[in-house]
Amino acid sequence: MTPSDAPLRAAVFDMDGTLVDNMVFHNQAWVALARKLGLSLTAEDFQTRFAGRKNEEILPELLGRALDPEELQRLADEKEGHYRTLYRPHLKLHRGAEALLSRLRAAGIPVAIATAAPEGNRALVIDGLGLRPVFQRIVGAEEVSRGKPFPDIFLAAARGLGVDPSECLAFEDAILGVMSARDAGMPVVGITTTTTAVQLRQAGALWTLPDFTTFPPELEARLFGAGV
Ligand SMILES: O=P(O)(O)OC[C@H]1O[C@@H](O)[C@H](O)[C@@H](O)[C@@H]1O
Repeated sequence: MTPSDAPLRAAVFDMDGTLVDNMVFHNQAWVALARKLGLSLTAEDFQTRFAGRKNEEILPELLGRALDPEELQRLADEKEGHYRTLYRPHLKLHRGAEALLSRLRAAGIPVAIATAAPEGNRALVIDGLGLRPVFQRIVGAEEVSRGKPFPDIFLAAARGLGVDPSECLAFEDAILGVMSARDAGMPVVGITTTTTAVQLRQAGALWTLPDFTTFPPELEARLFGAGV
């Protein structure tokens, strides 16, 4: 069996922009914070430079200087509070995600989340959608010292599931997130909610899909076996 048709035994999902199509609200909150601080940040700039990274890494780069922990927490809380207010009325799983999660569960395939989101944001999405029991492992920003694009968070998710990373299928929407999963050794599906298929493939995605409603036959076979 060649690596490209080897079975996949687990799935690791990014949260924001992948399980939920919410990056436009993160984007708006970051652009608003930057404006308030007298800095310029375009939505596109945010998407390529910052999306998927930890706030502890985004803020010093945005401000161009080191921040003490108190200032960092205050600015992160301000941005996240604004984001949650913007996104809360729109909370819902991305197209096809509910059916895919059910299929994975029925097939006995363990699933994890690897997200840069702090706990308040995870609670909004994961508890708000009743998903906490669905995932065997949820890895958040605070569990790794190096955020995406480093592979640490996807490696932690694979470890938590007890599955070799090469046997975990990763789903990601952000360029830096795709790089993180790829460098963890996972085959990656790029979800094109926020970034083009071309950019996600350049970052290392093997497949790109707009949502979870359809799968390439190769992925069907590797995840669910022939004839499923
Ligand atoms: O895409 P992920 O890893 O779920 O994380 C998205 C995160 O991206 C960051 O850029 C935001 O500041 C966080 O607030 C957000 O949660």
